[in-house]
This record gives sequence, C-alpha cells and structure tokens, in this order.
Amino acid sequence: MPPALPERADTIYAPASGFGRAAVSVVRISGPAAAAALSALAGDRPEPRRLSLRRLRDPASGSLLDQALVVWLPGPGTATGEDMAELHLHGGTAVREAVLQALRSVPGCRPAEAGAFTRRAFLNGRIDLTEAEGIADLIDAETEAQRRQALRQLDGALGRQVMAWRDRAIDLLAAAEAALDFADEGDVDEVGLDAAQAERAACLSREIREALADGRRGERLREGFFVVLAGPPNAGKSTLLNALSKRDAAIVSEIPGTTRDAIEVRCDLGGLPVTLVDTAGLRETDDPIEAEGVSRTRRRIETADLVLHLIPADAPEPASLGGMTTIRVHTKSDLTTVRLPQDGALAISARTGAGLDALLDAIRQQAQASLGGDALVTRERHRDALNRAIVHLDRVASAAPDHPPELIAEDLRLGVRALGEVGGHVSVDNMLDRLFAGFCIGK
Ligand SMILES: Nc1nc2c(ncn2[C@@H]2O[C@H](COP(=O)(O)OP(=O)(O)OP(=O)(O)O)[C@@H](O)[C@H]2O)c(=O)[nH]1
Ligand SMILES: [K+]
Ligand SMILES: [Mg+2]
Repeated sequence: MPPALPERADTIYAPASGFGRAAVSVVRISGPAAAAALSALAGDRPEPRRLSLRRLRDPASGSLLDQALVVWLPGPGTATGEDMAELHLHGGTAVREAVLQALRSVPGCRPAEAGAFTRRAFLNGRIDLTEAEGIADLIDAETEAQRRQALRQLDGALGRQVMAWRDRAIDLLAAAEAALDFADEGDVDEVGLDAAQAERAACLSREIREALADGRRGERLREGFFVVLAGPPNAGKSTLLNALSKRDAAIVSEIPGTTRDAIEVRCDLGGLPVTLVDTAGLRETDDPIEAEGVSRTRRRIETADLVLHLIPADAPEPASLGGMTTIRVHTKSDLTTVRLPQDGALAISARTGAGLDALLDAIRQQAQASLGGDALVTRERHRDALNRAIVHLDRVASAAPDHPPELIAEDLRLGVRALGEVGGHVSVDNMLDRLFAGFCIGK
C-alpha cells in the first residue's frame, strides 16, 4: 500500500468543471468533512448517491447562494476513496465564487491544489499511477487516437501487464530468497537460481524488451506528429501552412525571408494529432536575425517526424536536406508545368488547391505509420523503469554458477522495484511478507 500522507485529514474542494459561463458548474468536495460541508450549505445531508435539489446558503450569514442539485457520496467506494460531495450549481462565475467562498468557512475545508483528487485516489489505492496518467491524458486528449490510448491506459492495459511481469519477477525473487535461507542454514551449498529459473528471467526480459520495441508510438501519440515545412525563401511554406490548417496563421508576402520564428499549428488529421511547423526559408544571409531563423529551421528539421521539402516550380533543383523522412513537394504548380516532379515528389498549388488532398494523404500515411497501432508504453517514465528492470533481469539470466546468490536476490529485488514504479507499487517488502506467509520452505 502506498504511504498515507497527513494531508488526507484535510477536506478539499474545487470546481470540477471549466471556468467561465456555462449552464452547470460542478464543485467537488472530498475528505472527512465532506458531509459536514454539504450539510452546512444545503441544510441537511441528502440520501446517498442521489441527486437532490437543495437551496444552498452561506453558513455564516444564512444568505441564499443558489438552487442546486447536490449529491452525497459516502466513501470508500468513491473516486478518491474518501467521503465526497458534489454541488451542481448554476454555471455563473459569481455563483461559483460565492459557493467556494462559503466552503472556505467550513472547518477543515480548504481549496484543492492541482491534481489533488487524483492524488488521493492513488494514495487510497483506488487507481495506480498508470491509471492516474490515463486520467490526465484523457482530459488532455485532442484527437480520437489520443482519446482511445488514454482510455486504454485508464482501463488498466499498461498497469495489468506490468503487474503480471512484476508477479513473475516476485516469484523468482521468492525462489532466490528461499535458496538463500537454505544456504544460511548450512544445509546446502550456496547456489543461485537454477537453469530453469534463469531461463524464466531471460524470457521475462525478452517479453518486456519486445513491448518496448514499439518505435515510441505511445509517447509520439501523446506529443503529436511533427511535420516541418522547409525550403528556400518564397517556396510558399507559409502559404501552404495556412492552406493545410485552414487558418491565417503565418504572414505571407512576396518578400523572401518573411518568416523568422517557427510557427506551429496543431491539427487533427483523421484522428491523429499532427503539428505543422512553418520555418524561416533556408539561405545564406548576412542579416543576423534571419540567420538565427535559419539555424532554428535546421534544428526543427533535425527533430521533425516528417519534413516537407518545398521546392518552388520556378527555382533550380535544390540540394537534399539530409537523411530524415522527407517528402519533396513542388510548389506553385499553377505557375508553370516546366518541371514535372520526379519519383516520390508531389506537385501542389496552395493558390488553386491542386494536389493538397494528395499531400494531406501522404502526411496522414506517415503519421499513421509512426503513431498508429496500440502501444502499451506512453511515457518516458514507463520506458525508463522497464529498461532498468531489463538490466537487472538480464544480469540474473546470465549469472555464472558461482555468482553470489545475495547478488542475484538483490538484482531481482531491484527488478521488482523498477517494475513496481510503473504503477506506483514500490514497496517490495510488503509483497514479500504476504508471499512468504503462505510459502512453505519445510521448516
Ligand atoms: N502562384 C502561386 N504563388 C504562390 C503559391 N504559394 C505561394 N505563393 C506566393 O509566393 C510568395 C511567397 O509565399 P510565402 O508563403 O510567403 O513563402 P515562404 O516560403 O513562407 O517564404 P519565406 O517565409 O520568406 O521563406 C507569395 O507572394 C505567395 O503569394 C502558389 O501556389 N502559387
Ligand atoms: K515570403
Ligand atoms: Mg514564410
């Protein structure tokens, strides 16, 4: 079980819905004084888990605050695991502020800090860390694919898999500890894991490694797929950015060197989050500000998931931008038909719209290849912990016969701990206590 924190004695409250005007605004209350707070404002504590209409009054002055639907949610079967209450207010700013002000005067109540409700849900064992992250990602999800990934994680897809791996590592650890106990007794020679157990460690390590070989799809889906528009000045980069995003995001002019700072526009491309980045045109320049723009462009190209190399139809064939995934795009196709694009290049006119659908399709295909498919791991934090688990398991799997069993047990312990970090289950000793309670080693 995660450690209890003293803050749990407090009762917290916060608006659960967005700010600004709306039909309804929800205030949540969680903690031991939730019932008292509800009674103080609503006059009584209504029947549990039923929306009830009440007049809310300021407990100090008795003045009417709102007519609201309120609900009393006794713990521990609640989102936070604590007693909770919700006030469904009329969604005006003044109404909400008056109610929050009134709650402030209830003894033991204080405003919640960011993430406090989810934190309590975790501390009370209602959710693990991966589910907490799933909640955050679900709230942040801007596209369909992001929503589905967040929901999978909230549903426990990652948490369950890592727990299953951890259980297997704990079994190995229990066997190693048992071997150590025998060795202490002097009954048997000091031996580490037997060959079958070493093979099980290797197999576990292999499985985790396979799950990690996903091209960082899960992380990329959270971050978005970055498409950088690059090319010489006046290639039509800013015009294309505006056309693709259907927004007047970047300044367009016939003056070469118009764009200096990179301009990002987030788009939803068939459910996938794609960020288009307009950049300063690539050229040698004496203007220090433009030069800085050009060097920023080069950095954006290096970190891009996809580069659209824009080549104006009326310009000489330019040099390649380098090794990253690039689509060559011949722009201003309305001006001239002199140069037909060669293999792999597309021709577009942002002015007439010709070729834009084909370009969008090509971008969508690349994004799908990079982000598509269900990934288990969605954060660097998971990847880091799983990689550390692999290091320890590999050491166990490849240990020489005379490797000290204490060191094998220690590696397994660290492996179990690393796996536990993913879901926030870090206390190995508790697990072992429970495990050994039912573990007969013949003494
Ligand atoms: N005929 C034609 N003109 C275009 C097209 N796209 C852009 N232009 C013109 O080309 C000029 C340069 O366009 P920009 O979008 O500013 O080019 P850019 O690549 O962003 O230029 P810099 O920011 O200076 O590097 C403008 O006068 C545009 O109107 C097109 O498809 N057809
Ligand atoms: K320009
Ligand atoms: Mg520009």
